[in-house]
Amino acid sequence: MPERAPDPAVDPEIRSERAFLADARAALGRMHEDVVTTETVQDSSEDADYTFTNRLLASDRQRRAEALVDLPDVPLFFGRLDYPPGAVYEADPADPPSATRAPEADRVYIGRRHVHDADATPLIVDWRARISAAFYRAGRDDPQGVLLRRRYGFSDTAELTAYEDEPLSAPGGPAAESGSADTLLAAEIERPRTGPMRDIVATIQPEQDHLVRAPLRPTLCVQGAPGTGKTAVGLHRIAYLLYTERDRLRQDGGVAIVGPNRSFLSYIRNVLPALGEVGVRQATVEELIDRVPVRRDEEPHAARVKGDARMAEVIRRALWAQPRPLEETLVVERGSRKWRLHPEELAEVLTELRGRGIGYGAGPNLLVQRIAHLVMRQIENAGEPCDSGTLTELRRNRAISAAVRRMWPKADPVRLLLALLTDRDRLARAADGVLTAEEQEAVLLPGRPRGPKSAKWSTADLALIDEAAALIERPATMGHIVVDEAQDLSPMQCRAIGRRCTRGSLTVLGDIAQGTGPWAVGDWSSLLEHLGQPDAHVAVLERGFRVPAQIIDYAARLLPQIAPGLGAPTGVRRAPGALRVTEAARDDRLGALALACREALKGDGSVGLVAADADAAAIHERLLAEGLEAGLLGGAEDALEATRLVCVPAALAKGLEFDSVIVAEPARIAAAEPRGLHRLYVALTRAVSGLHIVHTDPLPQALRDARG
Ligand SMILES: Nc1ncnc2c1ncn2[C@@H]1O[C@H](COP(=O)(O)OP(=O)(O)OP(=O)(O)O)[C@@H](O)[C@H]1O
Repeated sequence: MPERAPDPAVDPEIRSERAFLADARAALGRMHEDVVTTETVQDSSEDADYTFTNRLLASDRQRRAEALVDLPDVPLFFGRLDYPPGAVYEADPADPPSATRAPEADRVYIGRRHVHDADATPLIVDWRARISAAFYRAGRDDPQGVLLRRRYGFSDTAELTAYEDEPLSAPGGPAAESGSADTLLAAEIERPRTGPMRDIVATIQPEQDHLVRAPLRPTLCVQGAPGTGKTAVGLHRIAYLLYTERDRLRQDGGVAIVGPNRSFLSYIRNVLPALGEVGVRQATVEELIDRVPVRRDEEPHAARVKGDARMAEVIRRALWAQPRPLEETLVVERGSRKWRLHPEELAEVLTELRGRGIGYGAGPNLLVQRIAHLVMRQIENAGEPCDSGTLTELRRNRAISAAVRRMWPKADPVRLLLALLTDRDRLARAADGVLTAEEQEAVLLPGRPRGPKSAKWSTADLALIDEAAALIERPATMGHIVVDEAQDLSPMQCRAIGRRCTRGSLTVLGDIAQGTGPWAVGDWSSLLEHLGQPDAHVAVLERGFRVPAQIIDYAARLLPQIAPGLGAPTGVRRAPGALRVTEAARDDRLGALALACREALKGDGSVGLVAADADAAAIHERLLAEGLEAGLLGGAEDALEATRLVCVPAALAKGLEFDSVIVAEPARIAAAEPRGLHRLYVALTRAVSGLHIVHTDPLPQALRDARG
């Protein structure tokens, strides 16, 4: 295979590529300088338009300047496509051959951002540009006009050290022997992990590229086995969409990625900035909809009911039970005269407004308007002069305002939920025929909170409050939201996310087999309905990049039990000795775990010890007592970076990965919750190089008699 690892100091090809890299770095430096020194529009008149324009220009300039910063440890380009001469650049006899326009081929260098020289001639093309797609998709069966694909190897300090050529078609002759991208891909995947997730821009695979570059609409849902690159696809897709649709997305409210918890968001936080995208909101679903602080874990049965979409109807009824007609006649005094509106007339207005599908919050204004009109008509019918001032005056009339306050009480979402979840009678009225008596009892708030501040709200309550808030006033929407680990969202959370995307679209990422929440589903259709995206395109990723085949095959033994409809995932690589199972003596479980950690630490990269939530803290203590430097996930935000060894409560393992993983006592993880086997499946699929299972209790049936 035409891979080369020559002595970089002497290989002329490497010397010339290094020289080109140096030129490109210098050109990027000039581009950065140009942006930084560009003046914004100046105007001394303090005209608001100018100030606004200036602010916009300044923030745009800052964003562009940030995107053009040359990060010393990030290679400027990672690949090259060679086309026949003249296929890309117009032949110009006056223009001498250059690195990009060599006599034998037009060369397109592909990198994380676009770089051009002083004449605006492109030196490096952004990986998101249309022409770059061939770098990820072209193959010998479909060369897309490409003669040769070159991939580069770099040292940790971004020094170009190697290249690998893959001839796709030979001009005028049979295709040359194909090389393979597998070596660089494997090297990239197996590079020891330290710290947060990295971008995969140099090695995006064809099936991933099709999803990254899928159009903004329709909504895309990616079902993928562990380690197939769903998170990576979602992040690169954001960068791609911002490249192709930046203005539209900005006008529509921007872009966000929603992840399952803070540890996960901390893990992925560097990927988008490394791709030059710094303005993307990264939030948990709770952060997206928080109106009150969460101070309580919900009891599982209550969480189940509160997450159910039926709660939307209960809340709708509770809110819309508030507008009531007056029982007495409304008397409006104007000068010496009195005008009367009878209860039936007022009731009619109320019914008409309720039937119009307006937001609750718009009601009072519209009601004032209607009542003022009715009174004005009476005045006109009595032959008194009226003009536009009359209507304005009536709209401010105290009697009318007081009547409207009683007919259409102001609603506050938090107070509404507090009243609904603390008052059995009120709840019974709103939930009649929707929730059983037992379910109604389950959703009541604990204690006797006196006000919204003293109530102990849970995560599940947040989605209910958000539902009420949205009935009162529609929330601000966003241009695009990427939702990761979506299989765990409750229907009520889905509704909360979906209503923030009514004009935009979503990218929904997840794995049915990793569903651990009480609402986990067997397929994506109902979840997509709750997100308001029933017509989403569902794509499947099956090739696992993270987990060696031995480990994924082992974990997949759980699939017939936990996700019978799903096909078994495949691992793209095997790693000898990747799987170990140790049965420890009952009185030495913690000692055996400490020993497993010491052994794992002899290798490179990160080590994660995943244990049942209830056991993680005690194991962490023991590791510290044994003199091991270990962090505990869930406390400090930088726990994943502070130490090589981290204890991970199983509930926080989702989406993470470590070079070596030790899973403590699988049976306890499985027994800890109703969907414990799904949780165990997550824990078993976090390893890049090695998985060591340490147990004293018998393993779950499907995992018995297995050795790596
Ligand atoms: N094309 C690729 N090139 C290099 N690395 C890749 C590629 N695709 C995925 N990876 C790596 O594989 C690992 C798993 O990717 P990722 O976390 O995106 O998978 P996932 O499908 O979201 O997994 P999970 O379901 O377990 O959360 C990451 O380290 C990622 O960088």
